[in-house]
Amino acid sequence: MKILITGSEGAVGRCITPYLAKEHSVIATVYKEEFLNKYNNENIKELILDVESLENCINTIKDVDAVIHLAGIPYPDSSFDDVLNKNMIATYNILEACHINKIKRVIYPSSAYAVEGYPIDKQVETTDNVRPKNFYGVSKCFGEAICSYYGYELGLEIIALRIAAFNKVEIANKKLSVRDLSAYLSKRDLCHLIDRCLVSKMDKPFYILNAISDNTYKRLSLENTKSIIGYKPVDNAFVECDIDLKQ
Ligand SMILES: NC(=O)c1ccc[n+]([C@@H]2O[C@H](COP(=O)([O-])OP(=O)(O)OC[C@H]3O[C@@H](n4cnc5c(N)ncnc54)[C@H](O)[C@@H]3O)[C@@H](O)[C@H]2O)c1
Ligand SMILES: O=C(O)[C@H]1O[C@@H](O)[C@H](O)[C@@H](O)[C@@H]1O
Repeated sequence: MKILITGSEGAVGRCITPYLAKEHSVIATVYKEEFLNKYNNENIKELILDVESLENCINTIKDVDAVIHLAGIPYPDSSFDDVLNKNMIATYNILEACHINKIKRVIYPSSAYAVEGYPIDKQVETTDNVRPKNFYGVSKCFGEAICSYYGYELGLEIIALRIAAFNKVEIANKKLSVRDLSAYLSKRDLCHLIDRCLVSKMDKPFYILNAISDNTYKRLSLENTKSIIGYKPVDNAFVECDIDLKQ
């Protein structure tokens, strides 16, 4: 497959870009020139793409099978102004470019923050109403809604993954909060999950799926992720595990 990644220089992008390049041809787009030339890999082509420009998105996002849209702001304490351009308008730009250029599938990283307002002792299902706790979470609810629109009404195939505490390094020192332990997602579980999102046949044009490891207590239910796309997580933040946190 040919896959384009936005914000590939970020934490999630640095994990999945080299992984996907083992089997696929990857266009790793970055925000600025200083992030270019990080890979010496014939399966990875590096380009600049500012996702806040619709014109740039339309000109760059073409001739690929799938787009993984990671560019944006991942901070729960962001202001409305922060997320308006970088998360909300940028997500519109990506989906509009994908629609115009007939891209088949999009993977959108939503967040547990779309439902973080629920008490910590509730395990949240993807069928529960959204309940954001901050403007970052609001921007992810917007992202899920606009993905649903482009999926059901405009023909794209889109999976919104509610990623939570991805690869938190504090696990090594046992400093993670109960929330972060129960929402933990390891690198290898993320890579496997992205694989499943790319290859699984979709019987609806839009899914919201939870994205955590097989933690003993799960903040987010994994039933749908397992049954719909065959996700088989192997890590568990509550037990001693062999995750190499320095990678
Ligand atoms: N890391 C997590 O635990 C986590 C959890 C849930 C969801 N997510 C989501 O996954 C995505 C990636 O998260 P991350 O942790 O890799 O974040 P990150 O901040 O490490 O990476 C995001 C990248 O986007 C780039 N960027 C910012 N503005 C841009 C623009 N205008 N054009 C192009 N690129 C731009 C930044 O340079 C940055 O490297 C985000 O949407 C985040 O909300 C992450
Ligand atoms: O989007 C998210 O869920 C995550 O965003 C990251 O930036 C936070 O550090 C992490 O705690 C969140 O779980």
